[in-house]
Order: sequence, then C-alpha cells, then structure tokens
Amino acid sequence: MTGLLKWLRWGCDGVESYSLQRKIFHVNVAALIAILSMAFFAVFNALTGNPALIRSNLLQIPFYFIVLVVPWLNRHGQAGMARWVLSLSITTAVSTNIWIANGSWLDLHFYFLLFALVGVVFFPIRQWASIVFLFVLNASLFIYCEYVGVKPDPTLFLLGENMTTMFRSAFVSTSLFTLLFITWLGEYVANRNERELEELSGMDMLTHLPNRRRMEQRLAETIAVSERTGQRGAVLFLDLDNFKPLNDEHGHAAGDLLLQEVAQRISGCIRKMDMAARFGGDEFVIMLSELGQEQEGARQRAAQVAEKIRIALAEPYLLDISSAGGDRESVKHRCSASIGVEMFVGGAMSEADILKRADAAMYQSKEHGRNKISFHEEKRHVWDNPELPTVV
Ligand SMILES: Nc1nc2c(ncn2[C@@H]2O[C@H](COP(=O)(O)OP(=O)(O)OP(=O)(O)O)[C@@H](O)[C@H]2O)c(=O)[nH]1
Repeated sequence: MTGLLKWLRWGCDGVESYSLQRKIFHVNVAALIAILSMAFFAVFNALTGNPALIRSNLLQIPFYFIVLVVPWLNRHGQAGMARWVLSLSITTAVSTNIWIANGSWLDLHFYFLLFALVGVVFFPIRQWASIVFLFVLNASLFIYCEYVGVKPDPTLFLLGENMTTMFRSAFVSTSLFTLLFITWLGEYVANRNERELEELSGMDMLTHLPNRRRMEQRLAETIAVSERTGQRGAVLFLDLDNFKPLNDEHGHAAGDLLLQEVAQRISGCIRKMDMAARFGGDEFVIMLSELGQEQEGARQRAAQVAEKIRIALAEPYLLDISSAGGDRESVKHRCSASIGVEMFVGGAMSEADILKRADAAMYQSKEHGRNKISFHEEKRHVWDNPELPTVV
C-alpha cells in the first residue's frame, strides 16, 4: 500500500505549491483509474467472446503503455506533458473504441462527459484555455455520439439484450462514479493541505490563537528561561463542559462562534507575556510565566488567573446564528470549563510531561463535577513515582 501511495505521489515532492502538488497527485490517480478501468472492461469484453469487443481490446493495448508513462513523466518534472498525455490518450482510447467497435450503441460515450469535466482537476486554473479546450472537445464528442450517433460494428448486435443493458449501465455508472470519486479526492486532499498549512503557520484558523505546535515550542523556551532565572510558571489545561450539546442543538456554526468567544475571553484574562493556545476541539491551554521564585506565591497567582478564567467562561454567551431559513437569531447559551493546572520550574520536567500532568488534573476537575480547577497532585499518578502504589 505504501508502495502504491509513493507511486501516486511521484512528482509531488519538491513542488512548492500545494495546488500544483494536488494536480500532479490527481493526474497519477487518474492514470491508475484509467488503467484499472481498461483492464476491468477488457476482461468483460473477452468473456463475451464477441469479435468486435475482442478487436477493441487489442486496439486498447498501446494505451496501457501510454497511460503508464504519465506518472513517470511527473516523476521527471514533466507535469505539463503528463497532463496532456493523460487527457488526450483517454479521449483517444474511448474514441477508438467507439469508432472501431462499440459505436454509440453501448453508451460508452458517457465517458466523454467525465473527460470534459476532469480538465479542471488536472490543470492549474491559470491554464484556463487548456481546460476550456478539453471541455469543448469532449463535450462535442459526447453531443455527436448522443444526437448524431456512431454505427457500431454489426457483430455487436449479436450481444443479447441483457448483456447490452449490462454494458450500458456499467459504462454510465462507472463514468459518473469516477467523477464523484475524483471530486471527493480533490476535497479530501485540499482539506488535508489546509490542516498542514494551519499546523505550519502555528495558528489555529478558527480562533486565531496559537496552535498546539506553537504552544509546545513556547513552553520549551519558557522552561529554558526558567532554568536560568528560577522563575516559576504554570500550564492550565482547559476543556469546555458539555460543549457537544450546543453543536447538536444549534449546529456546528454556533459551536464555532462559542469557541471564538471563549478564545477572546481567555485572552482578556491573561498578561501579554502569557500565552493561550487552542489544542483542538474544545481544548485550550494557557501558559503563565514569571510567577515568581517562591513556590506558594506562584501557586496562588496561578490559582487566581485560573479562577478569573473559570468565572469569565461561565458568564452566559449570546450567539448570533443563522437559522435554517436564513433568518438570524440570538441564542443564549451557558457553558463552563474544567481546568487542570501544573506548576513548573526549571527543566526538571519536559514540556510533554507538564502538559500530560495538566491534562490529568483537568480530568480530576471533570470527575469532581466540572466547572472546577484542580492542581496536579504529586505522586498521584504512577508515572510520578513508579515505586509508590497509585493513589485513587
Ligand atoms: N463547532 C465545533 N465543534 C467542534 C470543533 N472541534 C471539535 N468539535 C466538537 O467538540 C465536541 C467535543 O467533545 P467533548 O469534549 O467530548 O464534548 P463535551 O460535551 O464538552 O463533553 P465533556 O468534555 O465531557 O463535558 C465534539 O462534539 C466535536 O465534534 C470545532 O472546530 N467546531
């Protein structure tokens, strides 16, 4: 499977633009689909024993080789050539089949509809003339076959009625299914690229807060500074309580609005030198630095900020959302947060350990009835001291 994925990604590595990478990937995937479909129908054709269909199988042989060249061209930096080879060879393969054997009798020309549309998937939008050319070429071929018609080889009429219906349904449905698959694949890859970009940019696109990666980097830096200065810091792990019902009742957009409002309220409770990040879903992490060198004082300061945030988030939310009919309505919603806190000083613990402990403390808050703040208690967990039994 990884070998196949590597083959499908031939030519993508080293291409800077995500959009071009996507086009190259689609061309390789389409080449694979073309080869598999030709092979699939070749087996069917052979099984019928019909002379016209067997002749069409033989005529398709060169196209297997031509289409196989496509990923190879991509791999050698010839993405433009690969697009044209694929686009023209699939149209020619189907045309040959229609004019030499099938005619328009078996509805194979529905593939021209697919080819008319996939230009937009293969070519960058700025090459609009190529997209339009492929559209006009394939759409004209489809219209000609559908309304003027191409006579099939007379031996094709020897196929029984059932077999004819089966071929027709197969050609129409596989061409439409391929279109659906390629469109879905485009969406899937675009979404994945968006997530990757978000990750790289260090920012959460919904709330405009830093993301997990950025927070982990900053935490590592703060630990290093703390090692030098002896200044204590704290990590607050925050998870909203009963957030899911808001999504379920008023839709995802309402949930998004609430997350944005939560981000603003948290930002309003902390100093410029601190940092709040969205870790994903309804989880946020806040890092407080320079809380002083004295343990109890630092702990109290962290508790004050956590309490300020807890109170701010428990205030009612007025969400301005659109109803299904397009009207706008204001929804009043109440929501709270469970917070877990872990204190740190110097480099005794890694950033991953600190986050893990703050997360565990947050779960204590959930267990104790939500809308609570819990500090991570030393020696509570097995990983704190493997020699001690876990205290529950
Ligand atoms: N609107 C919206 N919802 C999201 C987003 N990311 C995750 N979610 C939803 O957030 C919910 C988080 O689930 P939970 O934390 O288990 O739900 P909860 O109701 O808060 O449960 P408790 O934490 O146990 O109180 C899931 O329903 C996700 O679908 C997002 O970006 N926007």
